[in-house]
Amino acid sequence: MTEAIRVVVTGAAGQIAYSLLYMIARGEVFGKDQPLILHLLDIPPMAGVLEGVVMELADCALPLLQEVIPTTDPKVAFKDVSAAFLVGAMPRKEGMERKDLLSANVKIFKVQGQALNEFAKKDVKVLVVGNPANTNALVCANYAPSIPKENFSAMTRLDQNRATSQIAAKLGVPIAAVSNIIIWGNHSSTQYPDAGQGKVFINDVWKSVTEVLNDTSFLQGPFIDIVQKRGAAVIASRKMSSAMSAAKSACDHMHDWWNGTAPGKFVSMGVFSDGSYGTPKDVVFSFPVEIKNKQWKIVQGLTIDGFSKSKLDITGNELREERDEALSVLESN
Ligand SMILES: NC(=O)C1=CN([C@@H]2O[C@H](COP(=O)(O)OP(=O)(O)OC[C@H]3O[C@@H](n4cnc5c(N)ncnc54)[C@H](O)[C@@H]3O)[C@@H](O)[C@H]2O)C=CC1
Ligand SMILES: O=C(O)CCC(=O)C(=O)O
Repeated sequence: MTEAIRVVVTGAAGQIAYSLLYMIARGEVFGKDQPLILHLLDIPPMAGVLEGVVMELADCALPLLQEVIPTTDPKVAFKDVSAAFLVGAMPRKEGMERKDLLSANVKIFKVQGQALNEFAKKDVKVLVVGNPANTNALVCANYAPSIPKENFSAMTRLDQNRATSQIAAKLGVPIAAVSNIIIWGNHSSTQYPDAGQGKVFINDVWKSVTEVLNDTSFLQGPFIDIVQKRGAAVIASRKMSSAMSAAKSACDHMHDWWNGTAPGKFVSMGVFSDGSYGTPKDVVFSFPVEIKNKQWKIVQGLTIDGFSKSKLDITGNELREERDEALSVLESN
């Protein structure tokens, strides 16, 4: 039988984890024949809630789940893990921007970076979900120098899924008929959702979304606006931030990282920028990537027109500012 892998979920007593743990334990990320040992990290005041989550996981009677280890100690949580879902952080409330969480949340990612560095497997794949996700991923990687920077990523897959869903609805086609919609930059209201490389499967042929839709004013206006503000719209309506859709997207992200992308298909991930497309280096920037053998590669050679360039600059500048603010918070602590 295949040996079990250890997977940690932080913020395990929270609302995203409540959906995420079930999806992971059912085999939707690492495969239906991959046994799992789940490590559940939360903070001491949530230890009681965590016990309830452990009881429910047991009551699901999931065949792949060999063991569940609830803990409030990062040393235990990160020991020998092959994959890490870093969800645990303070969520924003109505009226806040995600970067308003920076000073509270970057400190968490410093501690977790240090723990990953010391205790995790060196090929661990780390997905940061907690906001501000891009800058938290940067901080986490910086405090884990023994793990390659390529192993740290931030989640913009929820934005990609939102954008894909908007395009499918506008075209009146099923979700699976839309591919290669890109999210550039920060998981924030400056992100640039771009359908310019998008493809739609119509009458047995893949065609260009922009040609089939033929509606530049929608693609450069309401489409971008809706996706950028979708998180805030969910908060305004639910009075809590997106959880089920965030959990599904975290699974999609890690699934594709683990299993690879189909030829010609790309997905968006926040990864360390190498300066591609004129973006700032040394920030975690969302790019279109292709994945093979668990390694992502930024898709090169895409056409960036003046409109797109100005959007990339805006979100890149915000990431630079966040990085500098995060560093000053960490230096003053
Ligand atoms: N990147 C993305 O697309 C998305 C990111 N998010 C972010 O995910 C994060 C979690 O969201 P929810 O689950 O809704 O929040 P939640 O408040 O329901 O759960 C967060 C959990 O994290 C725990 N936590 C806090 N500090 C911790 C630490 N140092 N170590 C371990 N656990 C810790 C809390 O006790 C709580 O149980 C938030 O920052 C939210 O903004 C949410 C949706 C989408
Ligand atoms: O918007 C937030 O701050 C929390 C949830 C989130 O990041 C999102 O829904 O995109």
